Amino acid sequence: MTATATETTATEKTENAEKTGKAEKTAAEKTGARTDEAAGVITGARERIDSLDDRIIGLIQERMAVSAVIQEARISSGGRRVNLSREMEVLDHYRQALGKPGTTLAMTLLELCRGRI
Ligand SMILES: O=C(O)C(=O)C[C@]1(C(=O)O)C=C[C@@H](O)C=C1
Repeated sequence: MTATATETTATEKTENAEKTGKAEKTAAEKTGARTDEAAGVITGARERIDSLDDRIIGLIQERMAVSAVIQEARISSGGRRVNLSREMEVLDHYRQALGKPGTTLAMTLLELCRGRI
């Protein structure tokens, strides 16, 4: 891996650490990779994961808002917050797509959307 203008090289990190007394980790130290090439791949892929996680969190927040609309409509009409038969459908949907851990994920999503029961 070649150092670009924006990157701090391992030598510069050592110099910075000497000046400030604070050690700055190299890419290899941050990623656990044993080569600069692998460290580059990991750093790039981690940026993609961070961006995907931001989108997933945004979608979860959107799901919470839509779920709140449903719950409010049901409660205002005299019904209950929770609808267990619908929850079974949601759990099954996630289990079919992701297997057993999908059920756990769906249970967490439902708790985020309607609180603990
Ligand atoms: O679909 C509904 O009836 C909802 O209230 C939404 C939702 C959900 O977030 O998926 C939330 C609470 C219910 O217990 C079931 C499902």
